[in-house]
Parts: sequence; structure tokens; C-alpha cells
Amino acid sequence: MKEDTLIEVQGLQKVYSGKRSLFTPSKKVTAVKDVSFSIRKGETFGLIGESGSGKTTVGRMILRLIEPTNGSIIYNGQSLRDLSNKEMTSLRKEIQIVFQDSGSAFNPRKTIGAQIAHPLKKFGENQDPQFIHQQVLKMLEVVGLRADFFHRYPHELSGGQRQRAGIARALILKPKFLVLDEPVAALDVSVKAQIINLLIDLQKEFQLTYLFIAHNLDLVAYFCNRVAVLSKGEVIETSSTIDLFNNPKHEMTKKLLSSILTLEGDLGEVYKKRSVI
Ligand SMILES: Nc1ncnc2c1ncn2[C@@H]1O[C@H](COP(=O)(O)OP(=O)(O)OP(=O)(O)O)[C@@H](O)[C@H]1O
Repeated sequence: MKEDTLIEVQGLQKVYSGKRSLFTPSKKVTAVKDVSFSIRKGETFGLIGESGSGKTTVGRMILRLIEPTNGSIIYNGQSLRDLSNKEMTSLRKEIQIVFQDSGSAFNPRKTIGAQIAHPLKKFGENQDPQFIHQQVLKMLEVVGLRADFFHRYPHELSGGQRQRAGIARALILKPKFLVLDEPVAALDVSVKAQIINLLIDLQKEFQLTYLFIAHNLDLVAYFCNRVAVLSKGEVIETSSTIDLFNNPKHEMTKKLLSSILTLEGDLGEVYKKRSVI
């Protein structure tokens, strides 16, 4: 493993077995066949592919929310699959996730403040209530939400505000690595740009490394340093963003690239600022 690598995934595979619901017959699904990539410290690595290509499964295996069937995940020199539950719990502070829909990831009956505080209460060393309260207020400010959002409930927030709160919750334990699972897919175009710009600022401020999962390339050009394209559970192309845009090798990549031509409004402005294409 190179010194500047934070995470290396090798030969990752996931076969789901059994029923997903009462009404579907039991059958094995190979969601991830063979996925390998490595992510350098401080970069944003894009994992792109059509719906059902296995992106979310890969992201969740890295967090060990889903157990891989095969393969290895090396984080900072440690094999995550060989860690005990206790060791994994302490590492979990360093690896966090932001979901596509923070709305459903929040408990509708608890305030935003209480939910941002939750990881600190569960994993934090300092359990002083005053300290935790201060940390939450600081985090709200960092993500651009006023202090009075502490007492609000999830349904009182807009989609963009909820996503900011989801980012605050993911950052409260001061992680090093964030899995961003389609974090802006459900947002309006102008709000997408705001959240992506926030993530870029936070990456600089907190020296974060990102795995950015998306089903198309519309933000990759602006946001990612390197990209892996996933199709049917396999990586079909990995390259720097510049090479991917200038010299796509795979038909699927070309197809995904054509989607960015439809960009308009604020996101179009975001692209004009970009220097690589
Ligand atoms: N718990 C499960 N049991 C059985 N099959 C599953 C399960 N979760 C996902 N799958 C299947 O595995 C494949 C990959 O799913 P996954 O959600 O990882 O893809 P994805 O690329 O993230 O898709 P999307 O962009 O739609 O979220 C799909 O065929 C999906 O139906």
C-alpha cells in the first residue's frame, strides 16, 4: 500500500442470498462481482454507475454496514475485515456516511440538535452535556445552519437544510473519511451546487477524504479527482477526471458523459469555473 493511500479495496464481492420481501422468490444476487480501487489521502474519488450497478453496496461494505462475501478493505494499513467489533467501533469514528436522503435517515420525532449530538454521546470521550451542546452548535455553524436549528424537527427543514444537518452529524466525530452516497441527488439544481461547494470547503478545512457515489457524471467533473465507473458489479474504467472526460474508453462511460450536456442554471455556472475540461 502506497504511503499516500488512505483506503484500498481489493477484489470486493457481495452475493446477497435469500428473500428481500415476502413476495419475492428466494434467489442469490451478485450485487458486486469484483471491485478494486484505492483512494489517496485528501482526494475525492468518484464511484459512478447506473442504478443497480452495486455502488451503494460497495459504500456500505467499506463502512462494514454490509459484510462482504469476498475481498479486502485496507484502511490506513489496517484490514477492516480482520478487526474485532470493538476495534471496528473505535475506527468507526474515522469513517462516516452522508446518505442521499437525510430526511429518512433522521428520526422524525427527535430534534436536529439531539440527532447531531447522538454520535458524540455514543462514541465521544467527553460526555459533559455542556461540551456536547457546544460541539453541536459549532457544527451547525460549520455547515451554515443558524443555532436555532438545534431545536427544530426534521420536517421543519428544507431538503438542502436537512442535507447540511446530515453532514453536521457525519462530521461531529471529526472523521477522516466520508462516504457520500448520492448526497445531492434528491436536491434542486441550485441547492446541489451549494451543498457540493460546502463539501469542497469542508474537505479543505478538515482534511477530509471522500468517496462520492453517484449514478451519473453531472457533478464529477467539478468535484472528483479520480473516478471509477461501475457496471454490473465490476469496475470497467478507472482514471483521473481529466482523462475520463477527454478520453473515455468504455461505451458506458461515453453514455454517462452525455448526461452532463443537459446541465443548466447554477450547475452550468459551476462547470464554467472548472479548469479540467
Ligand atoms: N439486501 C439485498 N438483497 C438482495 N439484493 C439486493 C439487496 N440490496 C441490493 N440488492 C441488489 O443488488 C444490486 C446492486 O444494488 P445497489 O443498491 O448496490 O446498486 P446501486 O448502484 O447503488 O443502485 P442505485 O443507484 O439504484 O442506488 C441490485 O440488483 C439490487 O437489486
